[in-house]
Amino acid sequence: MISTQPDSLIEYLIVEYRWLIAITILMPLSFLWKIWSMARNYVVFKLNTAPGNHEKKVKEVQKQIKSWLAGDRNTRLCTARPTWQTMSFRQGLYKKTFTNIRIDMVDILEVDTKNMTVRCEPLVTMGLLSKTLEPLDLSLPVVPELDQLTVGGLVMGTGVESSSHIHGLFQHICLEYELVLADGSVVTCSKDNNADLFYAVPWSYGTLGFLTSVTIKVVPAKKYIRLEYQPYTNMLDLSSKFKEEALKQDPHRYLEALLFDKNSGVIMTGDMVDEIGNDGMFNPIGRWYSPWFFTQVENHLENYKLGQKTCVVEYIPLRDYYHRHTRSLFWELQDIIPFGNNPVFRMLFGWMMPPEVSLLKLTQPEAVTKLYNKAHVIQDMLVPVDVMEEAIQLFDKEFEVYPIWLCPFKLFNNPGQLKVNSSDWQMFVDIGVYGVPKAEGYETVSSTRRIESFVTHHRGFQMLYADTFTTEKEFRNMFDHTLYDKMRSSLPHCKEAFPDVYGKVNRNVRK
Ligand SMILES: NC(=O)C1=CN([C@@H]2O[C@H](COP(=O)(O)OP(=O)(O)OC[C@H]3O[C@@H](n4cnc5c(N)ncnc54)[C@H](OP(=O)(O)O)[C@@H]3O)[C@@H](O)[C@H]2O)C=CC1
Ligand SMILES: CC(C)=CCC[C@@H](C)[C@H]1CC[C@H]2C3=C(CC[C@]12C)[C@@]1(C)CC[C@H](O)C[C@@H]1CC3
Repeated sequence: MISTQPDSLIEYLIVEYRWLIAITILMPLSFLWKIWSMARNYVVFKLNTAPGNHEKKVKEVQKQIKSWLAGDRNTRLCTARPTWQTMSFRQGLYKKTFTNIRIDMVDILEVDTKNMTVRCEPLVTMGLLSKTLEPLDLSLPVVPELDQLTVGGLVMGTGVESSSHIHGLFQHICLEYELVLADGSVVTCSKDNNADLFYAVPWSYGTLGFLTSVTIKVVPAKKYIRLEYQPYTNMLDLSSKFKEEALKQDPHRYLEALLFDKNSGVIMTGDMVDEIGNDGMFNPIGRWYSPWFFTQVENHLENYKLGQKTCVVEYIPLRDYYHRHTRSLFWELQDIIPFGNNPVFRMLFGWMMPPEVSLLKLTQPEAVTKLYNKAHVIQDMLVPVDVMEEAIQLFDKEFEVYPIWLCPFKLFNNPGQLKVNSSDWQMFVDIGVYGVPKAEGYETVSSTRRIESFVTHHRGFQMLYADTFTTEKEFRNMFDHTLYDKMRSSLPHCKEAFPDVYGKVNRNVRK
């Protein structure tokens, strides 16, 4: 096993007692931040000033770009959102040297119940959207779980969730983008208008232009999710059931699995319902006193191992389900606040949980960064579902981190950076690994590089909010750059204004 021991007593204290800062400072601050943003949104909402202000805000973005155009242009451009505020794991060093373009656009502009769309500015979060759409009995078809994820980040990066085996990635539910390009012009694009740009924007990480609004599909929603937990203690059975559920003609609306070791895990299938049936219990998993979701899932597995019921049904309020991994940041919070799931702690302080990711990033001590570099994995690898078992075995050998998140998704054969082996769509699975590796011989760079090479070999992809250790050549091999390069060459001033994606996501430009 690798050594996770800090190098000095000070480092040891900083790492071991990070929870002290987290509960005395970060949690109260996070709570105040939530209150402030709720109040701010409420006022904007009641005054309904947002749609009227949008054009003014777009003009403000254009003005900043035009002033860069008029200058000596010896710096490139990126958004001014401070890196500590983002959900991307690392801090982008380029923010310090590039010209920062302020895009203070946090509003939902329009909910169009006739055309079933919502138009949003890029800083609208998943938490705000699910909350705004709920009273209208609407929802996004794909709601990436962490409620601080933004529309802009999910479009320019990517988003995946347990309904993605039906609807695809976040980009697949987007109908139109409005962008300000490097020449200061405003364009809109959709599959029928500026289609090349429309398909090149996802995964472009802000290197084609600045996003100022997005029109997204909405679907009817019901009050609860009826969730079935099906535990397995044999990987072959689990993976064949998982594939069967993902690929069947009329699948459950939600599907994900958590693995707790290389042989066992729980498959969860869900559907929307309006009423609580009598085949299961009501479980409001989002309440402050409720145990962390992944621990509840693990309990179902433990009970199964003890010979209890094979399949358990629960009824979960819609938003509690959507944001089920938020309160524990998947399972990352257990490393920061080890007693965070203790019933007494939950009862007394659970309402302040979780501390904001942004504040955790802002206050992350150097000793913690060192430890994360040496002995922590945060990776999502997207591979065709047929190689899922093989991938899990390799992840176990290289990382041995559990739980593992399995989330299937349909990858449509659209133009762009992601290519599939089929004329229509191909089923993929996101294998999410977050935690401390226990594998013999783990070494961050070489172990991750072996996984990256497996992923590329099987024509899969790596999510880029985390670390990539690929070389530029390997990166260009993983992602098809044909359309993207064509767009960068044809859009005026684009290459001058923005680096290419690799220039923004490689390890050397991120700390
Ligand atoms: N379930 C899921 O799918 C999850 C997804 N994620 C990942 O987290 C990231 C999203 O985090 P979030 O904090 O929302 O986004 P970030 O602020 O991290 O932005 C991600 C990228 O998008 C670019 N970007 C964001 N807004 C704009 C805009 N208006 N115009 C141009 N470029 C823009 C940023 O450019 P710049 O560098 O110039 O600021 C950056 O390169 C994504 O990469 C996503 O894949 C993370 C957890 C879960
Ligand atoms: C479901 C998908 C596709 C991804 C989930 C990713 C999350 C587990 C990570 C996204 C941002 C990450 C950060 C941390 C933990 C893992 C994530 C939540 C930290 C809180 C870990 C502790 C550090 O000090 C700060 C990190 C900020 C980002």
